[in-house]
Amino acid sequence: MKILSGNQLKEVDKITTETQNISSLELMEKAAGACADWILKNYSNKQAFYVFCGPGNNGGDGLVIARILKSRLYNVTVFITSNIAYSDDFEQNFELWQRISGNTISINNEDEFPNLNFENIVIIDALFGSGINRPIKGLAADLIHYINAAKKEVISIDIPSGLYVDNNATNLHNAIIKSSHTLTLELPKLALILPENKNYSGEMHIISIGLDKNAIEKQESNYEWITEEYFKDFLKKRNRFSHKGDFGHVKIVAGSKGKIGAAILASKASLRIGAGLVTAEIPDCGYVALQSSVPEVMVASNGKNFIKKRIDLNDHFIGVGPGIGTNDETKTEILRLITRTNDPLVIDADALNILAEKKEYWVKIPIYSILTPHPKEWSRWIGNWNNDFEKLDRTIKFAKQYCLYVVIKGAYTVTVTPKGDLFFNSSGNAGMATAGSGDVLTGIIIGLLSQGYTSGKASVIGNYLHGLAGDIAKEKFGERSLIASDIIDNIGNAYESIMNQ
Ligand SMILES: NC(=O)C1=CN([C@@H]2O[C@H](COP(=O)(O)OP(=O)(O)OC[C@H]3O[C@@H](n4cnc5c(N)ncnc54)[C@H](OP(=O)(O)O)[C@@H]3O)[C@@H](O)[C@H]2O)[C@@H](O)CC1
Ligand SMILES: [K+]
Repeated sequence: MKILSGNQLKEVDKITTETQNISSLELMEKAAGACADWILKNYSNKQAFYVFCGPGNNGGDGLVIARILKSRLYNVTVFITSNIAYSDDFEQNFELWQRISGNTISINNEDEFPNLNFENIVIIDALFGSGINRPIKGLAADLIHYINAAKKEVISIDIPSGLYVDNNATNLHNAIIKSSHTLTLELPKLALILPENKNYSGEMHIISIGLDKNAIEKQESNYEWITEEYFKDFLKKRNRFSHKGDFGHVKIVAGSKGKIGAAILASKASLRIGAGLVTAEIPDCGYVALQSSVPEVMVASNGKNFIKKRIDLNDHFIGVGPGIGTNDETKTEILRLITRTNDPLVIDADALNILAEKKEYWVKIPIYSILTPHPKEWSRWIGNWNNDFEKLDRTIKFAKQYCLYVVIKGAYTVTVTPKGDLFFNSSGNAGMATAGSGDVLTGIIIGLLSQGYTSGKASVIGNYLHGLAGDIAKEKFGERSLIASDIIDNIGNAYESIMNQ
């Protein structure tokens, strides 16, 4: 699913009204109706809903929601900010709101801000949506501060008011609503999935409103939102005559004294994702632990407490880095490994830290290799960034220059390709921010490469399955108790849930 800019959304909006032969007012009714359904499902009528409406179509959405909630006997008050002009669809919905004697308070100055000190207030933020083109100032900005300061439950319609849909580098960050939930229409907005806006977005819910799919696909965008539909048809099926040799031999180069668990997690994940054979090349100190915890994995020993000998390549698909440490001898072997093969590697954790310091080796990394840093590790490669756009821009340049894939881990892990496309992963949850989760991802991605997926597909599918396995695990253990082994244990369920749909 594409991620679009504000102007592109407007265009799709227009094409949808034409192809479906409906008016923009009808489209608004549909969109806001879907938001109202979500609210009705998630909140009882014991709460008082304060709906803040701006002058454009976002405000129009707010009025439709207010009308639907009122018709279901919810307690609703609408607040309108004074403005020179209101959009046509706003005006028409305001008339409907007045016709049902909806409770309306207009706000012309700061003294008219309502008292928000009641426990049961839920705020619906329909001040501004995808139409803003400059930072919010004046009375509207004061109102946004006031709402944020009240620390109430806030449901934003489409996008937290004040946030631009994509690049917020030039925005003022003190006049943006801090939402609890954002009900975003049809497609995720880039700003909602970038970590820099985490204080505003709250939990994002994508509300389907039936926009024209062809019109969306026709828009040019190098941002893609990855859901199952994107890759379901690429998942390889196994035939009865398959042999383990058909699914490749993975080599996990991992572990050091005290961090053998990383090797265990990565190699087990490779097996669970379907690699035919897995060998863990680890220091001797982990031999017994690995053999007894995953008997299906073969062990090749390297060094006593850390990797220090020539790594055996032997046509394996190699995932390197989890728990290896940055001992000098390990460094030497990792740098040597990079120069000894032309096959794509998955490079993670300390292998990334080792390479970060050796810029002259970057050109030697086999093309189409996959780097899987978390943001801190990645900043060691491209330097600190001022905002997420700068981070993505520099990563695109890097990926193009070295012909590598970069998977930046986070709430919405993004895969940056050598062509400069960005694939944002939609699955996963906060419980996965736990020790060993990244080691599991390394094992998953290299295990997909070994089964014949390209680097791009292995990254995108791997991230999605990793997140989905985590989501299934969350149902069983809850976010707080989820551990990395639970992700591995649910890889099979993740596959099944996609195949059974
Ligand atoms: N996508 C879809 O398919 C659908 C989208 N829908 C909804 O439409 C929303 C987009 O609506 P929109 O285009 O009318 O813009 P919106 O965000 O309400 O704001 C525009 C108003 O704000 C004003 N304004 C702008 N910047 C400002 C500033 N800094 N400070 C102060 N004022 C500022 C601007 O005034 P002007 O720039 O002319 O001065 C204008 O009056 C979208 O988010 C979704 O909720 C659904 O209803 C149907 C399906
Ligand atoms: K809004």
